[in-house]
Amino acid sequence: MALTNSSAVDVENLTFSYTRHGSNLESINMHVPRGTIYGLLGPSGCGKTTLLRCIVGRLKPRCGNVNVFGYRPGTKECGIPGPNIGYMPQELSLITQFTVRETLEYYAGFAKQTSHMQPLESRIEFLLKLLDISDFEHCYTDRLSGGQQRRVSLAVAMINEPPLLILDEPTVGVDPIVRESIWSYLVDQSKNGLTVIVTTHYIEEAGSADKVGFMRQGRILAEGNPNYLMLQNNVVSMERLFLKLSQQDDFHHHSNSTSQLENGSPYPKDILLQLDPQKNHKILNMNNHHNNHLHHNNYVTENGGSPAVAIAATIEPTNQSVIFTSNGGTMTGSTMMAYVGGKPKPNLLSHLATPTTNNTAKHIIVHEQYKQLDPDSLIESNTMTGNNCKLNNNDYNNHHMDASSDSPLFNNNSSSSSSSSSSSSTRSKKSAHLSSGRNNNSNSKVRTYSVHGQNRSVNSIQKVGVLCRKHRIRLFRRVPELVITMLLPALEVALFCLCMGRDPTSVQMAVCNQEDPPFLSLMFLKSIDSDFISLKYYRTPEEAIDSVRNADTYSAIVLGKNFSHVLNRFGRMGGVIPANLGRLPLLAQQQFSTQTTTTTTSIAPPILGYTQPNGKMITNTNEPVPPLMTPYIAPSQPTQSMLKTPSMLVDDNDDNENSGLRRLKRNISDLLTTTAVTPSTTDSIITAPDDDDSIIRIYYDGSNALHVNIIRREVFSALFKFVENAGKIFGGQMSSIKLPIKFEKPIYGGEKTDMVEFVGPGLMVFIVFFATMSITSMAFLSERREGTLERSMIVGMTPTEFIIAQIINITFLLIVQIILTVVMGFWIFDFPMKGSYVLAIAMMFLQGLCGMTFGLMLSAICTSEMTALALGAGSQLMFCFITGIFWPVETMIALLRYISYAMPQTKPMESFRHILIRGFDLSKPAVLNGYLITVAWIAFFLILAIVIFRVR
Ligand SMILES: Nc1ncnc2c1ncn2[C@@H]1O[C@H](COP(=O)(O)OP(=O)(O)OP(=O)(O)O)[C@@H](O)[C@H]1O
Repeated sequence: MALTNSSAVDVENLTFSYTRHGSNLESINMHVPRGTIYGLLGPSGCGKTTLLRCIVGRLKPRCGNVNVFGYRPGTKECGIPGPNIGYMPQELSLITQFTVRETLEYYAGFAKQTSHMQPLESRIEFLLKLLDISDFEHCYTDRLSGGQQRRVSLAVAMINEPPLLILDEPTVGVDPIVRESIWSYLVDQSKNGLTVIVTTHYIEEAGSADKVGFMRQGRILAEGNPNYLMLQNNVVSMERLFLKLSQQDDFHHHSNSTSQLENGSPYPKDILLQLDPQKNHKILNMNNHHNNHLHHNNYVTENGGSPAVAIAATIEPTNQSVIFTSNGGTMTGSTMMAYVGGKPKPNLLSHLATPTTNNTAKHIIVHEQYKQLDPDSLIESNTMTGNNCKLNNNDYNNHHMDASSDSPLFNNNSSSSSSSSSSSSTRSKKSAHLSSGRNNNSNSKVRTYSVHGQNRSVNSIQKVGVLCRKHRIRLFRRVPELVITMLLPALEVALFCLCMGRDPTSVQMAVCNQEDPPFLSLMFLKSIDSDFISLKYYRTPEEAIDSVRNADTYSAIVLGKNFSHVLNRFGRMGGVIPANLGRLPLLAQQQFSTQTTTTTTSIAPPILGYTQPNGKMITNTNEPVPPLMTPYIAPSQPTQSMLKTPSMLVDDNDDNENSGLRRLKRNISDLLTTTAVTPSTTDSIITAPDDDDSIIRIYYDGSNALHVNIIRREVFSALFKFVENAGKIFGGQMSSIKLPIKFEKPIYGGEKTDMVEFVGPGLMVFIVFFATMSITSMAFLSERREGTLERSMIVGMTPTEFIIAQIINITFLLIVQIILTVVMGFWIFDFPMKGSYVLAIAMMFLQGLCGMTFGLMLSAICTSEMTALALGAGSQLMFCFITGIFWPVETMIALLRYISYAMPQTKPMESFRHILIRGFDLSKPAVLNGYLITVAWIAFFLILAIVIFRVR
């Protein structure tokens, strides 16, 4: 649909603020007719970029209207964002790791190539030539100079032949020749209907615009044809105009006009800052370059409220092309006559020329550049109230240059003529090159810019395809990074298995064996698993204990003098020691053979019990077992003083008949009645011996929970083993001796489960989640930092398309990561896998997607990579604590436990452990819940990310 509205951009009363208070743009009115070049000028920070971003629909005004081609940006009819607009942001916004050509092809992918358009290939060629970047076609954009990058950025804005070009500082850092060609091209194309809004720091450059708007402090001070505004304000250069408008603005805003002249200058500070001497110098040079026979010493006066021109011109006979004759030395704007080629041209305003010998000169020079100005374009709709200057409100009609002629400033003739007078040979070469670029263009089909609404946009599938291609190219450009990214989760799992999770080995334990000669004590010591406990022998208990105090060992074990005494009683009870001697450990055999005689005496079975260090029996089984317990072996024929009545075994505070302790005692009694032992009373069986020399005492460093647990576990384990072996060795009645407790084979997991079995599976899920989270948020934020995200959105990419492309791209990475992690965990480090691999991999994949959507949401919230990194790392640590990856959730306080259950990883980790360790499938709710919770979180993060993305 071609629109008939003659306005390209209409901004009415637009007010915008980045914050709640104040405003960055204040009641802006701006009208840009189609097929014109509009120069938006103003000091740094005045709001030019902000205004442009409102026009392209990236910022939402607080109030007021913006219409582009008659429609609000963002609507389907407007075609903006979309291929109807070419936006060149102030930042370079190029895709790193892309060549210049790839960059152009990428952005071209968002628009349909219609028959009206130059074929893409020749368009790329043309733009490369126009902007003098053909030599860098295959260079990566991040390896170009700033000026070259800027030209690439400009080419990107123009690649889809949009009817509206918005260029934010396109010529900064661009050399004058290329700048000239850019302006020439824009002027040329505006004749065909292209509308351009351009901001520039080169104020005089904006003299080539059809219309300029001067901005200051978020307001537009004046808008109109630059020549007309100069005339209106009695100044002869854009710079002077700018200064004067600013000065007038200050007079308006400060009743005391001297108040703003603190710097002793007639011009406001912000304007002076803007005009640094170096820049002015360049501007003047450029003017000289363009208008090499003009000098700007002329001036304009005002006469009786209507503009009248007193012209002082220096006639330089060699350079004269047009001579105006004034009416008696004073001309008014309306009566001024110009003679071009000897014929009168009414109302033709020229650029004013250099002064002659007096202020009432009758001749002025008009440069070629201005001889074709349409006088109508000088009638401007505007009201200026400063400095007693009042002008009529006339409708602004855009001036179009004569379509049959090129812009005189840049046409080949003019170029060559000016080159002949002032340019170096380099410049001539470049001009020739550029004119050949233009010739290319003129040879191609004449482009007429019309507005087509959204129908020039490619469909979403194609856009996702374009985005995926971009991701793919970028991904494979960084092979080392890619390899590291893919390997990272697997490496982390490996590192965990190598460094953490396993039980400590070779924990140092000091031993003092007081049994003399040692016999059963040796057997007991041999029962301690040397993989976990490393024994270090000391001669006295004090030395052993001191080794703990000095942190040489983690614990000390002291075996009493009468350790074997109980064994003697075994013998008396019928055990046949010599017959089984061969089964004793070697050392024990030696000791026994030299120091022990055959004994056939029956002895009572040893009674095992546990005391606390203070000698008190463990009494209440309902209480947690204290960390420090001393196992002992007591003689089974206690003296009367050793006998304990049941009441003595009950905690004073525990009068509950059904307490676990009473049950325990009954069980023990039952057990012992089945043995060959006939104690005088069953109540006497669990006793604390008087004879301390017969027990095993353990002293330990309780500062390391893991060591304490290992010491305790290994000592008990040794005790079980010792009793069992003793029964086997001594046979007879002794073989029936059993501890009143038995750990059966575990239903799930191993007998000596270490943390790897618990943490490993959770870790796999955890790592996959956070690996994809980091990749996603970094990819997203780096695109935002580079500006390519915004740029892609302006040419028509939607947040949803971007997110879909991200998901597709990262899914590829995720699959590789999962495969490597599975190989590392299950096949190299032997994680248990009792269930289905398919279910386990599906859970990892879903958790990866969940991490990805979490990353998207984080990056939608954060404005900088640093914040996202900090949040990502912070949340990783928080998830680590709260999801029970390293420590069971049951240890948390109640409130946190419930929060933990709702987290995206707690239940899924549990579910994953169920699959791996117990072999559960989806029929178990504990497994199914993990999947449902993950899917719910994916949906939540995704929706939130899209909403934040759109709102921002
Ligand atoms: N994202 C932002 N958040 C808050 N304030 C901002 C943001 N971007 C710009 N501003 C403020 O808005 C004002 C106008 O900025 P803008 O970038 O539009 O100026 P400009 O005229 O384009 O300047 P320059 O010519 O230096 O690019 C400035 O005061 C700036 O500090």
